[in-house]
Amino acid sequence: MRIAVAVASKHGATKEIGHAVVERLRELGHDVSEHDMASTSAEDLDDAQALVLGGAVYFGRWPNEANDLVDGLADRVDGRPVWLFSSGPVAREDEPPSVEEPTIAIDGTMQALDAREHVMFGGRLDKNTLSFVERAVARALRAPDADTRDWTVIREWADKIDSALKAS
Ligand SMILES: Cc1cc2nc3c(=O)[nH]c(=O)nc-3n(C[C@H](O)[C@H](O)[C@H](O)COP(=O)(O)O)c2cc1C
Repeated sequence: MRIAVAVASKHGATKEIGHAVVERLRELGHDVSEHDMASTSAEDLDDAQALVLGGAVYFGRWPNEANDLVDGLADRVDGRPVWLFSSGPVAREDEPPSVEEPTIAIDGTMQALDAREHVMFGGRLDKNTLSFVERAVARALRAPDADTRDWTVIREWADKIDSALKAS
């Protein structure tokens, strides 16, 4: 099946999750295209029979380019199955949450695209890669540098998408 995976990532962690999903779906026999939302329009995804959209969470939201793409897609989804994922929390299990609001306002996106599911994966925080303002926020929140992405869980999620598509 032709699947498009489109990602909004500021510092690469979400992009790497998207790539892992792409690779797993390809292993399972799908024809998968990989997109950066910053340079992707809804029309670019017209060929896909299923969509996987992922965003990094900053202050409880996906980056702006993700919202632009979602707006464009709302009229074009046309019954195609959509799955959503986010990359966010970096708190370690032995520590309190590193960000005050480790949740995301995703309900509007779920409804606009009639998405089947939204999953929250872990994230990566490396203060050396952040902008001045982002670094100041991360320091103020005492967020530790960490990478809590679980590649097994991510690949299993791709397996679940494959199963759902093969069952439909
Ligand atoms: C300034 C700042 C704000 C953040 N806000 C949130 C948030 O509200 N919720 C959350 O779960 N993670 C938050 N994070 C963690 C990021 O979502 C996480 O590091 C993510 O993996 C980054 O993805 P990217 O490398 O693709 O940009 C924040 C990180 C920074 C630096």
